[in-house]
Amino acid sequence: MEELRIEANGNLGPIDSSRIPRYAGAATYARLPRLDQVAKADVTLVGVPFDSGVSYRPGARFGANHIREASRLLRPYNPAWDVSPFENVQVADAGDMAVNPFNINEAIETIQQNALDLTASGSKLVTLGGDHTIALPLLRAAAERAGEPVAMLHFDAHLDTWDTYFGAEYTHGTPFRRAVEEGILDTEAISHVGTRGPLYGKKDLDDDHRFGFGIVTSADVYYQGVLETVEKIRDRIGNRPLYISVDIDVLDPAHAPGTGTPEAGGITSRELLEIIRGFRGMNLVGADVVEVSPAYDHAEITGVAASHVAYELVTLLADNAVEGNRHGAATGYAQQALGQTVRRPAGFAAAVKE
Ligand SMILES: N=C(N)NCCCC(=O)O
Ligand SMILES: [Zn+2]
Ligand SMILES: [Zn+2]
Repeated sequence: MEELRIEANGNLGPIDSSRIPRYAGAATYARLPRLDQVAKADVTLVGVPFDSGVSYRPGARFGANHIREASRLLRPYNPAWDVSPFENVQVADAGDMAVNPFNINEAIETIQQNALDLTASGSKLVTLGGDHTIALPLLRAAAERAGEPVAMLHFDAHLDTWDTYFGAEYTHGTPFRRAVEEGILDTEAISHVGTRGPLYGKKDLDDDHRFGFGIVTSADVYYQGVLETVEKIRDRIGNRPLYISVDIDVLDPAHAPGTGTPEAGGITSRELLEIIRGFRGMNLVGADVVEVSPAYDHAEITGVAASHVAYELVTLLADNAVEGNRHGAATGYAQQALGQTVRRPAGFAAAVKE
C-alpha cells in the first residue's frame, strides 16, 4: 500500500490520517517514517525491548511497541507550543535495539553502542523503554556526545540510586548511583521529580543527597504547582546539556497503571506534560520514557500517557532546532500562566507542610 505521508520543508512526516485511517498498517511512533526511509534524521526515536533489570512486575520489554500502538492518534500540530514538530525537523523511528535478555552487562554495552551510532550524525535520541536499567548506557552515550557530564532531570516515583539488588549492580533501581560513580552526571544540576513512596531506610535519602540530587517530591508538585516547579528546575539546570529520564511510574497509578513498581500518590499526566512544556528552550540533548509494562495496562491509559510525554520531548527538541528558540522562555500554557499571578489560598502550602 502507498504510504501517503505529510511532507513539509523537505521533512517526511507521519502517514496522513485523513487519507489512511490511523488504525491501519504497522505502527511506528506517531506514524512517522522509519529511519531507513529517510536520508537523515534530526530526532530519532528508538525502542529498547529490555526488562531483565526489574525487581517486581516484568513486561517493560513490550513497552516500546505498546507506546507506538498508542501513539496513532497523535496529531502533527502541538498547540501548547504553536509548533509542528515533524515539519520543523526530520523525526524518524529507528525500530528496536536487539539486546541480550540473558546478559545484562552485554545488553548495557549494546544499548550504549547503539545510542552512539544513532547520534553519530548529530541526531538527538528519544528512547522508548524498556526498564530503567537502560538509562545508564543512554546517559553514558549522552555524556560522550555532549563532551562533558550532563545535567539530568529524573521523573520517577523512585530514587533509583540504590546500590545493589541481590548483589546485582545493574538493575532498574540502581542506574543513577552508577551514573554518579562513573562521573557522567553534572552533580551540580541533577534532580528527581515526582518522588514518593516508602523507602528501605533514611540512608536512601542521605546517600541520594550526598550524590548531589535535589528532590521535588510528588507532594511538592501538588503544593507548589507546575509553575513554581518549572521555575525552580530552570534555575537549577540553566543552560547545561540536559538529559531527561521519564519513568512512567512518576504518574499516579490512576494515570499509568501499566508499570512494574506502582506507587500511590503520583502526579497527573496533565502536570507532567505541563512541566515539560515549561522547559522550552532548555538545552535538551537526549531523553527516555521507560517502565511501560503493557500487560498491566488498561485501555492503553499508560501507553497513551507515554506517547504524549514523548511527543512533548520531541516537540522541545524540534523547537530548539529553530534558530533563536533555544534559551527561550517557558512555553504555551505554562508561559501564559508564568506571566500571571498564581492564585492560591495564602499560606496554604506552608500551613500544610509545617
Ligand atoms: N525504576 C523503577 N521503576 N523501580 C525501581 C524500584 C526498585 C525497588 O524494587 O525497590
Ligand atoms: Zn520508578
Ligand atoms: Zn525508575
